[in-house]
Amino acid sequence: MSEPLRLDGVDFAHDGRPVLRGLDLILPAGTITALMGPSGCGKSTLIALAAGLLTPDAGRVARRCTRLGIVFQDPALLPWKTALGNVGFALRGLDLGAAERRARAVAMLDAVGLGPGDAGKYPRQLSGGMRQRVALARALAVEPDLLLCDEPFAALDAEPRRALWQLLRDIRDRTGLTMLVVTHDRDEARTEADCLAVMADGRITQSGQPGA
Ligand SMILES: Nc1ncnc2c1ncn2[C@@H]1O[C@H](COP(=O)(O)OP(=O)(O)OP(=O)(O)O)[C@@H](O)[C@H]1O
Repeated sequence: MSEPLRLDGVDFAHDGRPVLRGLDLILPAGTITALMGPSGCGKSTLIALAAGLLTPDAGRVARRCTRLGIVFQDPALLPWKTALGNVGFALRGLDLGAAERRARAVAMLDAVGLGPGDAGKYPRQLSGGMRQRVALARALAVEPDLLLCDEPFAALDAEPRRALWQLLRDIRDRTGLTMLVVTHDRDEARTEADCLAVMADGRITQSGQPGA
């Protein structure tokens, strides 16, 4: 089975300071991998390399996907657009009519727990957790086959986090979506993900089933 994402021997330095050193990672198709590691170890850097936003100094990043979804640590919403407008904007690259774009955006916002009352609000009118939900809806709306999430639920309480993990797993079951999700919560990684990858010293030091 092909791997939607594979990093082989990746080195990367920020301003001459090595962050990743010979990092290897494989995401098997249709699996959810939780990525853990101490603050500053390079998880966001890995996500940026995996997304093609940074280029490795050495080694290789191979992506085999048709549509890539990314949820950044900061939701990075367009402040002049409503929640609905933000999700709809991400759909403009797809071959969809305006009505279909709108319907898909409404449905995705509803799936992440934002109803009609919230869909019309601007980012400044939403809580941090609601903004993260919009960012997730925006990434999912394009129906990605590879989804990279950098602490997507950091601003949410335990119960909504569980509900959103359930949503991700349902989508994975339905579509075969492959995911890499950065989390600081070991229990969450154990219970929600299929695989766990732990980073330290610029590489993946442990990977496998979370319970193993
Ligand atoms: N744009 C940048 N320019 C210079 N250094 C950077 C840049 N981005 C990150 N770094 C540095 O690279 C290292 C890894 O940062 P990164 O954000 O990838 O870590 P992280 O594991 O995601 O951290 P956290 O869990 O706190 O989000 C840190 O020392 C950070 O200061």
